[in-house]
Amino acid sequence: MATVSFSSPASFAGDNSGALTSATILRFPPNSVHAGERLGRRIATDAITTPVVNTSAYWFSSSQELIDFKEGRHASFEYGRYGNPTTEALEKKMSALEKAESTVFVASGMYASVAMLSTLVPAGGHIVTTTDLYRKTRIYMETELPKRGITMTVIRPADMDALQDALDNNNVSLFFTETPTNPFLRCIDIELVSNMCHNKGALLCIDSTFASPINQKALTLGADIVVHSATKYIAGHNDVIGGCISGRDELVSKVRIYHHVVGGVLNPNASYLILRGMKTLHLRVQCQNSTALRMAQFLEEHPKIARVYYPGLPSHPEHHIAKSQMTGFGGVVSFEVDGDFDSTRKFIDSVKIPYHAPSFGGCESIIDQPAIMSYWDSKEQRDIYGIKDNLIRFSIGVEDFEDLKNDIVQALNKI
Ligand SMILES: O=C(O)CSc1nc(-c2cccc(Cl)c2)no1
Ligand SMILES: Cc1ncc(COP(=O)(O)O)c(C=O)c1O
Repeated sequence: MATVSFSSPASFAGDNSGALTSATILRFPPNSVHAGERLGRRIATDAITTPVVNTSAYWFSSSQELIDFKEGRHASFEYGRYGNPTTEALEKKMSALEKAESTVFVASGMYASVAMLSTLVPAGGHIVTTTDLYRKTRIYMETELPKRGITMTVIRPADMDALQDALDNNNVSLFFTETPTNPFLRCIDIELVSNMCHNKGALLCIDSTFASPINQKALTLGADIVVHSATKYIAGHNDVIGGCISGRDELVSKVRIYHHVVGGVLNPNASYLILRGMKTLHLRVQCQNSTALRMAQFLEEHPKIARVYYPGLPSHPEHHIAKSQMTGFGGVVSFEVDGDFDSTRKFIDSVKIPYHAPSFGGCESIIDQPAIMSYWDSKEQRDIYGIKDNLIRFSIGVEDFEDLKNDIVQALNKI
């Protein structure tokens, strides 16, 4: 067996460092750089939790092992941008939840949508999307896709005739929509639109962030790809940003190849936070479903509330669709105060429990006025997309319903 003289930092102080076999080096390197750590290979622990593997690269014991890795005979990772054991555990968990063949986890929900669009829509392609959409997603589509010659038809969420017309008159590569949508919580019939798209050779991608994988399994309803902002319900603690793309391996592997080059990598520490959050996802979402439905029902009866948008209410335009494809209606309730811009601001400034902040889906309730939070820079965009001055988005956390209701009542009494 090869022997190697191994000088450790200590030897520069005149200690004897002696010759050691490579086996000895692998087991007991005599210095601060390697001592105790060359056991890292397939380190097996009895820890209940998945370890955070903080590494940028993976090593190989020989060139043959590297060749075996390259040719798929030896399982490992090679480089941090191409994969990580902590993140792989997270991807397997999400695949199980979404009943997907494959999932790739990435740095944010926006990057997930961008990676999906960049991979699955060819240059010169045509996509369909909806009027109600997270604003940054729309901005990306409007500003970046044209640079690749990609054109777009925008339809109202319930306008299936417009979708069919777009499919009949364009070579549509992809229909991309949220369901429920941000911020009006409109619901798209996933099974129906998947059949419409597939009849014309188009893919269907659902951004299922507002549903979470607990309330809705878009792939089982016919979607080809589902994306999530893991920042929201999935991680669920307002402490990490992440995103994921799930679907059949034929498609996700294309996104993964793009991702390995472009590098919107999810840090393994973030992967751990999301893994940890997902362990209570079903408990948190069930609680949020229940509290949000009660809150929506309460708000709908309140004299100072003009309108409530919540898929769980019979008054919602797609309540029948939501009931058919969701097992719960989520924790976000959007509503319009019966007042103007300033009275809506005063209401927001009077609540005590919800944070006045962006984001949603976490343990802490969050409330915002999209006219300010998301659309402050453009009155024109507000008018185009119906973002009224008195619209509120209320992301209900896991607090007690009565506490939240009493807080909303006292704030409404202030206007
Ligand atoms: O990223 C932005 O431009 C705004 S951040 C943003 N917050 C929400 C949002 C959605 C539902 C409920 C709540 Cl309280 C907030 N949607 O986008
Ligand atoms: C429906 C939807 N998709 C995607 C995103 C973007 O996710 P992220 O903030 O993790 O990039 C958001 C952000 O609010 C969202 O509401």
